[in-house]
Amino acid sequence: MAELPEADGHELVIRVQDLVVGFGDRNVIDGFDLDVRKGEILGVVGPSGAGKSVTLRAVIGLLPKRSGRVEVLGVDLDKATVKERLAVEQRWGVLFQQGALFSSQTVKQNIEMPLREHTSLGPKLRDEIARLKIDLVGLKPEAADRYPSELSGGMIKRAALARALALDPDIVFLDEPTAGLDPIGAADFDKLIMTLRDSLGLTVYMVTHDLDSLTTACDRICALKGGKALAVGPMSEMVKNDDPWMKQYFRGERARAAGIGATAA
Ligand SMILES: Nc1ncnc2c1ncn2[C@@H]1O[C@H](COP(=O)(O)OP(=O)(O)OP(=O)(O)O)[C@@H](O)[C@H]1O
Repeated sequence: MAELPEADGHELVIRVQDLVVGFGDRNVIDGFDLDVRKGEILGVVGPSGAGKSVTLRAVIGLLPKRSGRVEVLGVDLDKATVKERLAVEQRWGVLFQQGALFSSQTVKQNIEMPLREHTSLGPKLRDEIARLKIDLVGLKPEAADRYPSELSGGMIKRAALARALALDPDIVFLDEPTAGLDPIGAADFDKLIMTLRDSLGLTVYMVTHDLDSLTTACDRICALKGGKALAVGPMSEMVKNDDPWMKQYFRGERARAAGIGATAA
């Protein structure tokens, strides 16, 4: 695999430069730059409709970009051959909003799907790997044979995470993983993400609105506004930013309730 680029003494697993993504006559993302460091949990935050999901989708190639450069694991995705691109795609896992499990398949079948698609593993090994992933994300063994409709919201997120981890990825992309979970479920999910990062050495790119996740789980935060990365850094820098949205978000009532505003002084 390609050598990782470096910046500020950190290896970079994702490098986005001057990204432009639009629909019709409007560019939603316009000149977005972001470096994601190996092994970090990076939270992407911003006003509703700012383009957080659009950016995530453009980075993983589900949405076409109008211009710019996206490099993942040292590979420029525009210049890569089909084979190189496939190899990189197999090294990331994605958890979409709502989990996006196939409703007609059990949890185990959902987790086995990427293994069926991308490997030549036989049924016995696929079964073993799926059960390992179920355990890894903290689901009980019985969950394997349940259908998504039989799971709670928190279990769906965990099952979807297990599927995202099926191919032992280096990077996971999470789109609002704690949305719809109660605060305890959300805190448990954050802990799970941190544990997985620590034990598996994952790099995590997480779109979130959740101030608790940003505080407890994220090493750095990227605030996306006006189609650009307005600020990228740790929470201690976010709370000092004087952009009106940043002030309201990081120093407002909800931030104070989450114990964040106190660090702004
Ligand atoms: N396929 C599409 N066609 C046209 N417009 C789109 C499409 N997908 C997204 N958009 C528009 O792009 C903008 C950004 O959407 P996006 O879902 O990325 O926002 P977001 O920052 O993730 O918002 P939220 O926090 O509310 O989830 C929105 O105005 C949305 O309507």
